[in-house]
Amino acid sequence: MAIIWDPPLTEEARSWRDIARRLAHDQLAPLAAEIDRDQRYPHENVQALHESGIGSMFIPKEYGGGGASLVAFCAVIEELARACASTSGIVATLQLGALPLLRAGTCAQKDTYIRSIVARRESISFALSEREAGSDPSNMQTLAVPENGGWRLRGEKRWIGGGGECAYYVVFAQTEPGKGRAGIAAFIVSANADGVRDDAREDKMGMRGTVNTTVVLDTWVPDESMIAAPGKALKLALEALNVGRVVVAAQSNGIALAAFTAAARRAAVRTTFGQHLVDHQGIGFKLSDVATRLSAGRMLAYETARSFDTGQDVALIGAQAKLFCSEAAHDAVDIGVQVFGGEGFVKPSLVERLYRDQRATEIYEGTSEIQRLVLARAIHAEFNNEEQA
Ligand SMILES: CC(C)(COP(=O)(O)OP(=O)(O)OC[C@H]1O[C@@H](n2cnc3c(N)ncnc32)[C@H](O)[C@@H]1OP(=O)(O)O)[C@@H](O)C(=O)NCCC(=O)NCCSC(=O)CCS(=O)O
Repeated sequence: MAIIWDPPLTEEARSWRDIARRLAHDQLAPLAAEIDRDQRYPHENVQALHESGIGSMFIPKEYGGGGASLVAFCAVIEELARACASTSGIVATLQLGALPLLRAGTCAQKDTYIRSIVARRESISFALSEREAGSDPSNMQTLAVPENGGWRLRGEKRWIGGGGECAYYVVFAQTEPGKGRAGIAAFIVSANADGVRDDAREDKMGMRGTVNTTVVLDTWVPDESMIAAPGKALKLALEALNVGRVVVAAQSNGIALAAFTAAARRAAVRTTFGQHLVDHQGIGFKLSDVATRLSAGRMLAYETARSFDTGQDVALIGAQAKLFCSEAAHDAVDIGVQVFGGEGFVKPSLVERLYRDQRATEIYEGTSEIQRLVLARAIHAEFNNEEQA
């Protein structure tokens, strides 16, 4: 019996996880340190992801994808994150960008864009955040103004995952300044269109194999590019993020598994003061806490994914999964560095990289504070309604 709980997977999820495990071992792990050091987008990994089917596993089979369940997707993300968190982030970005179109696109839009990204191994990036509208997207300043039977999109989107490497953006924009979420619409925009430019790539502390850019827009799109009408798009973005947050929970678990495994291996063989590190209570008890939270986090993430696959709303349980797993991963990487001591503090070191990569999981796709805000509002609504009933 292993110390960390292992999810019982269906045949479908197990076969996807096996593909990811092989890819992680053969391709991702050997390159991970170099990609991080050079802050390089790993095109060879992306190619391997597409060749293995993982690059489009979340796209329904009717559009040429793998038709995978969210459980299978999470199993893959976890496996990839253990070897190279950045590459797991690239796969998560591929999925997040396609979700609004899959959920709300017309048949014609899906036929055009979803089929194209599968056939040409392209991707769509999710362009929601702005400098002053990350946690509070209803405050976005990018405008969509009617022009010549279409829309002129003007503004700047910030920290866009996959920016400069994608074929399309799903751009969320305000059609009526001052109207807040009631005016926000969503459009699909070609990355090569006139007036679409990706600015400087961010220089990041972690997840350095992923790209995040500012996307500068002053471009015209036809009416048929609208994915969600004014008033419908913020909800659509949040629905996509509900799925994204479960994926980040799985990614956090993958990072935590890598840190825990490395630390436990070292603590079980390294001796100080005549004892293995793990037999010193200060270390053994900490590793026990990490193992316990890791088992709990995996149960939470897999059960949330299973709930989604069976058609349940995962807005709240997904927020809990992201919050719990990302913060549990924070502790796991912290203890990982501590167990390795000086060797964990200098480069190149696996735990040093994990320590930096992990931090993003508490920030992107909704910070821990946003998850707590979502949960606090839900507690208020549920128990205030009970009071009034
Ligand atoms: C803070 C928020 C949860 C909510 O903000 P608001 O107070 O502005 O809006 P609400 O009135 O609560 O909700 C508006 C509307 O949406 C519906 N809603 C709310 N939450 C959800 C949900 N989780 N799922 C589905 N629908 C939801 C709500 O019922 C309302 O509907 P009606 O209009 O009444 O019909 C929200 O602003 C929030 O989550 N903020 C965080 C945003 C975020 O995660 N940003 C990260 C950016 S994306 C990213 O990081 C990707 C980077 S990448 O790699 O490219």
